[in-house]
Amino acid sequence: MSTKDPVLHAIDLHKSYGHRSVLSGVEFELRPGELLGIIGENGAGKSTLLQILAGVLRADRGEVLHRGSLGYCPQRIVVNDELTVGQHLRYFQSAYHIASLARAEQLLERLGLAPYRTIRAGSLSGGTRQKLNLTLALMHDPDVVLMDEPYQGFDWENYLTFWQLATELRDTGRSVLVISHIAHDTERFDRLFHLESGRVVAAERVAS
Ligand SMILES: Nc1ncnc2c1ncn2[C@@H]1O[C@H](COP(=O)(O)OP(=O)(O)OP(=O)(O)O)[C@@H](O)[C@H]1O
Repeated sequence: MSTKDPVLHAIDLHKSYGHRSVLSGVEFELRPGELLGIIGENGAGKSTLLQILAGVLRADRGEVLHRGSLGYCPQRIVVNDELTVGQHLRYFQSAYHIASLARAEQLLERLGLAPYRTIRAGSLSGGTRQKLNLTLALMHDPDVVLMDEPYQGFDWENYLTFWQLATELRDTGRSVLVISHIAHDTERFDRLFHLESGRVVAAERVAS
């Protein structure tokens, strides 16, 4: 496999919930070292797609091929309200089998989460919980990062920090997929797709 081969390839993905068809033939590739955006309206199927790409939901048909380690930042924040920020880091350190928390500590500092280390997740504000969500997705320095509305709840400063982090990941060779219903600031992406009518289409084709 060449280093130019896609790190992730979605092939003809289909998914229905009962009679409601949500994905009907999604096809796209995530290339090495790119920052890719997929934009879609509420209910377009973005979270369904990302869950399938991350392997937490099974497609009815189709296949996802990927190489390298995955980081997944889900829209619904999966934290234990009883555990502190620091306890979450240690729990995920064990789950990821990583020796050091150095990257996690860096992320805490960058996102302004360090002062909350001893605070239980249940007491954090929405935006601060999202910082923890993001830290947990990135702390093992994955090759491929899949993020669902990753800046939800962020104030402007943290929104900009998010983009700095995403750009740095891309510039150091990671591949980053961001899905969002927010269609502004799209020039930050290397490539942009729309999810509409159950399919992923290049944004240029939508505009033309
Ligand atoms: N587990 C489920 N059971 C039944 N229907 C579901 C389920 N999950 C999602 N849906 C439906 O599938 C459609 C797509 O949902 P999804 O959450 O993937 O969309 P989305 O683009 O992420 O939306 P949003 O921008 O509002 O987060 C919606 O109509 C939703 O109600």
